[in-house]
Amino acid sequence: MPPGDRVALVRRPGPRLEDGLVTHVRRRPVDAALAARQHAAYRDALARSGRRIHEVAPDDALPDAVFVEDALVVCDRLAILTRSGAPRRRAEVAGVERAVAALGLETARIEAPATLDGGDVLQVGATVYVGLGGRTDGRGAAALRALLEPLGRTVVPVRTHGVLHLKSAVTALPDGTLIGRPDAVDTAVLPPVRAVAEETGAHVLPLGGDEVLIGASAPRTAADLRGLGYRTRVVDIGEFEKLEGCVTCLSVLVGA
Ligand SMILES: CN(C)C(=N)NCCC[C@H](N)C(=O)O
Repeated sequence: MPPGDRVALVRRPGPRLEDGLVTHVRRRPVDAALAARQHAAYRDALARSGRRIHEVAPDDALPDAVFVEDALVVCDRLAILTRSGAPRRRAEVAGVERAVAALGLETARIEAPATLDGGDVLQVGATVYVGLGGRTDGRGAAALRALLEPLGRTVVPVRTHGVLHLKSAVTALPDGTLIGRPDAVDTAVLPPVRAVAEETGAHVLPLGGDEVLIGASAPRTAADLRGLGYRTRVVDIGEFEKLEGCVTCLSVLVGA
């Protein structure tokens, strides 16, 4: 990957998407054709924000593979292949590993018995918050710390309650302000969390500069963010939200 290259790693959804895992929401039917169109619009939004789209080869046997963020954490030029707390999702890593190799990143992996999902890893400047909940355990957080401290990062474990991942509850604005649902995380170890108007408003993906990507299901939060001076790029990812996905889960951004 040449210096200055800004990449978005994505993985297209397959026909079995509706078999994706649900933990904290009621299962609802998923329209695979609509999901494919929504994913195309999501890729287009990332491309328009100046990212080169790098695709992991899809795998139709893995319904949750589209949530590519959970299989990979990238910090500087280090790509960490995760070991999901959901055993069924562990096979996703093989395809992601091939895609990462093509980018020429250095790789490391979370080894058994530790578990860690990328959705639990929130990087804010030199601080890396790691959610401890249903998918990521203390060993996973410790393994991440061992890999990231040499890169100058401070890893802070955060207990989560009643949510799938840390980033289901809290994400960060471009200036590092945390936004989301303070009720779902151990706020004692976090800086203040700005509460959002809608549950899905907890999820923003900074795209560079003052621009953030946000789901169409959070119009009031998007308006609040515009009031704060941010530019919002809005995408409808409703079919993925039915499976507890959000704007962060569908990509991994590599490069500044
Ligand atoms: C921040 N979030 C929420 C994520 N990174 N991942 C969502 C994964 C959803 C999938 N159905 C599952 O249950 O694993």
